[in-house]
Amino acid sequence: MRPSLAEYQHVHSGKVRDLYAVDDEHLLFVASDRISAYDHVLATPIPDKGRVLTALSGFFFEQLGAASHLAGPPDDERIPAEVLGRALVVRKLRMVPVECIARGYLTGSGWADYQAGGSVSGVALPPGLAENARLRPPIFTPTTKAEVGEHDESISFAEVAEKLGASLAEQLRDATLRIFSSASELVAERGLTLVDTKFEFGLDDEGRLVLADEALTPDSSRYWPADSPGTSLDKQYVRNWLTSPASGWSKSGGQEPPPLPAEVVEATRRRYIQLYEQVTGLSFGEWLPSGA
Ligand SMILES: C[C@H](c1ccccc1)n1cc(-c2ncnc(N)c2C#N)cn1
Repeated sequence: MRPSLAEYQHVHSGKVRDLYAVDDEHLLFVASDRISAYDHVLATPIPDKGRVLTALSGFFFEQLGAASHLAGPPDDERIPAEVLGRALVVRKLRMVPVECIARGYLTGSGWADYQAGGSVSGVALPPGLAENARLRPPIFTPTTKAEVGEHDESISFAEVAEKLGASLAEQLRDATLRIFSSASELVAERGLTLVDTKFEFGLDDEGRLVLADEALTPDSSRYWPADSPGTSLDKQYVRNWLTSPASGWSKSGGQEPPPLPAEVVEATRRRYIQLYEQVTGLSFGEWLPSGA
């Protein structure tokens, strides 16, 4: 008999994820169907988004072979029925207070930083690079972990070393770039480009570095179709509608975005499922049913 979610102490809620205490050594990492865009959590959930992102994390935790916080199978008996398929039991770690970002292409905030100063998180880049330019080799561009409502701020490797010590900083950089490169090769074989990703790491009781949080999901990573650089795979429908006259909303208006039309919700749901099936080669229909 599975426990109910109410039996677990709620620990933390992010924009789209929730964390509960299972016992002294384990947490329940729950992915919701909430979606954020333009720094807003939208009023309309995307059915199956939480299940897709959980299935993707589980896939990469298994495929990449890196030490991870995963502490049980997707159908672990400790997972309550109402979140089965969109939750994982994970080991409780001492979380490292740095967002570990790897970039294989110059886009997003990295492009903005480069335009402003010719570097990203203290990594100097050659002049004259265009937006979406490939970065060979990929670069480590860490940020702080901002408080709720704030934005993460770029920090240099030297600042990470000053904050955490040179040894841990080097381990974070090496692990970030190694896992990013492995994942990039894996998805490239499936017609996708892994553009950038954000990893979170923790330390276990023996002081070993362990991959935590979610792994290579579209919430923590950018993916492009290999033949269409710059095309967001998951949120394009949402962003296009929100910035179209049809929504009646303005990014700069200070208003909450309006609810999404059903066709935008369904198209986005299908995009998430398509990404999962393209990355894994598996049918999403085989993934654990939601118990809700
Ligand atoms: C930021 C993130 C978060 C996740 C879900 C919802 C809100 C925030 N978070 C992860 C931990 C964490 N702490 C200890 N051990 C762990 N294995 C993890 C993980 N993952 C604490 N916060």
